[in-house]
Amino acid sequence: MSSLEEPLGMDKLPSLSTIDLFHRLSSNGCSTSGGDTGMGNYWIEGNTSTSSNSDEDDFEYEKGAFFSRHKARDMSQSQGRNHVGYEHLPYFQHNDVGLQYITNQIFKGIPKYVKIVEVGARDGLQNEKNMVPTSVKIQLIQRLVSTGLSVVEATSFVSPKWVPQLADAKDVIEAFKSFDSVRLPALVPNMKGFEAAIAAGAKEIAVFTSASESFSKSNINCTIQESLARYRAIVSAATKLSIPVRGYVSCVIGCPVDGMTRPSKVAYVAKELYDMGCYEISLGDTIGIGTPGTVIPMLGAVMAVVPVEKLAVHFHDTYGQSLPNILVSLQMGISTIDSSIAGLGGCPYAKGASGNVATEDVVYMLDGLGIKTNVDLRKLLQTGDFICKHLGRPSGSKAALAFSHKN
Ligand SMILES: CC(C)(COP(=O)([O-])OP(=O)([O-])OC[C@H]1O[C@@H](n2cnc3c(N)ncnc32)[C@H](O)[C@@H]1OP(=O)([O-])[O-])[C@@H](O)C(=O)NCCC(=O)NCCSC(=O)C[C@@](C)(O)CC(=O)[O-]
Repeated sequence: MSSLEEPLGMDKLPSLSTIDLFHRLSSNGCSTSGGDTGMGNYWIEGNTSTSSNSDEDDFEYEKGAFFSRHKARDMSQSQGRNHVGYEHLPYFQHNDVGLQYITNQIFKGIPKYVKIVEVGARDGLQNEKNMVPTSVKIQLIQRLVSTGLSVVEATSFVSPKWVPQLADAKDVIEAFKSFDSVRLPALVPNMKGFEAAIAAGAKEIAVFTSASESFSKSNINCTIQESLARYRAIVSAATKLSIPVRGYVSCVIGCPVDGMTRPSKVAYVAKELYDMGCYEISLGDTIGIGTPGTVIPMLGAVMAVVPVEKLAVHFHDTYGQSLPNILVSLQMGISTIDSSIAGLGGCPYAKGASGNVATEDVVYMLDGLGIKTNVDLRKLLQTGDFICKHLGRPSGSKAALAFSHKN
C-alpha cells in the first residue's frame, strides 16, 4: 500500500486546528515542492493536472469569490505541468479573498468544543439478542468513563418483557451509586421506571418520545400526547429531587411505518419537552434514513423554537450518512453529539435500523477538525475492542478497523 493509503499511526493523526489548517494552505508555508507543510505525507496532494480543464471543470464560483478557470490555468502553466501542490487550485491562492470566504462559510458556526453523549451501554446493547452479563456492562461503562467522556448513558428502566437485555438496570446503576465524576443517565418511559431509577440511585434520567405516532405506539405503547402527559409528571417529580432530565425525540427524519417526518412535527415535540423542563433535547434519526438534505430543514425548524445549545443530534448509521449529517449539524451550531462505542446499537422497535454512529469515528473526525472533546481516542479504541471481543464480532467503527490493521 502506498504511504498515502496506509492507515495513520496514532502519533500522526491530523489534528490541526481548523484555522491553522486553512492558514497553512493559504500562506507561503504551503510548499509546492512536496515539502512538509506540517501535514506529513498523509495530506492528499491536490489534483496535479490542469490539462483536464474543460468547460465542465470551469471554476465558476460566486461573484468576487474565486479566480476564474483561465486565471488558474495561466498560473499553473507558469509553474510547469508537473506542479504538485495547491496554487493551481484557484481557491488555495495565498491571501485569496475566496479562501477566507470558504473558511467562513464552512466553519463559522462550528463549535470549538463538542460534548459527546455516549449511548453504547444502553442504545448499543439494548438490541443484543444474547444477554450481556451485568459485570461486562459495568466494565464497559468504567472503560468509557476512563476515556474522558463526560456523559455515559448507562441503561433503561423499562419493561423486561419489552427489552430483556436491560432487565439488570438496577444492578448497573447501583454499581455506580457513589460515583459522581461522570453523568450516568438512565432512560425511563413512565413513572414506574422513574421510581425504580431513583430507588437504584440514578442521578440523571432521560425520557423518550417520538415525532411519529406509529413509532410511539410500538416503542412505548402510547400516543405522543399520552407520552408528553406522562413525562410532564415525571419531569415535575424529578425537578423536585434536583434530578436533571434529558428528552429524546425519535424518528425525526423518518419512521419505519409512517414514512418521512415533517420538520414542524419534530419542532412541536421538541418544544413540548423543552417547555416541560428537559435540559437538553436529543433529536434521533432512529432508522438512520437522514441525509444533510433532510437534516438541515429539520434542525432549522427545531432551532426556531428551542435554543441550539439545548439540542443534541443522535444519528443511527443505517445508510452511512451519520458523519456528513453530524458535520452539517455542527455547521448549524449543534455542539452535543450522541454516539455509540464501536457503532453498537439500534432500537428493537425500528426493524433494520443499524447502530448509532461510532464514537471512535466521531472523535476521529472532530480531532481532525481541531474541535475539542476531551476524549482519548486511544482509550476509546481499546474500549471498543473490549466490547467487540465480548460480543464476538468486528467493530462498526471504520476508524477502529483502520487502526487495527495498522497495529
Ligand atoms: C413503556 C412500557 C413499559 C409500556 O408497556 P405497557 O405494556 O403499556 O405497560 P403496562 O403499564 O401495561 O405494564 C406492562 C408490564 O410491564 C411492567 N412495566 C411497566 N413499566 C415498567 C418499567 N418502566 N419498568 C419495568 N417494568 C415495567 C408492568 O409492571 C407490567 O408488568 P406485568 O404486570 O405484566 O408483570 C413498554 O412499552 C416499554 O418498556 N417500552 C420501552 C421500549 C424501549 O426501551 N425502547 C428502546 C428505547 S427508545 C430508543 O431506542 C430510541 C432512542 C431513545 O434511542 C433514540 C432514537 O434512536 O431515536
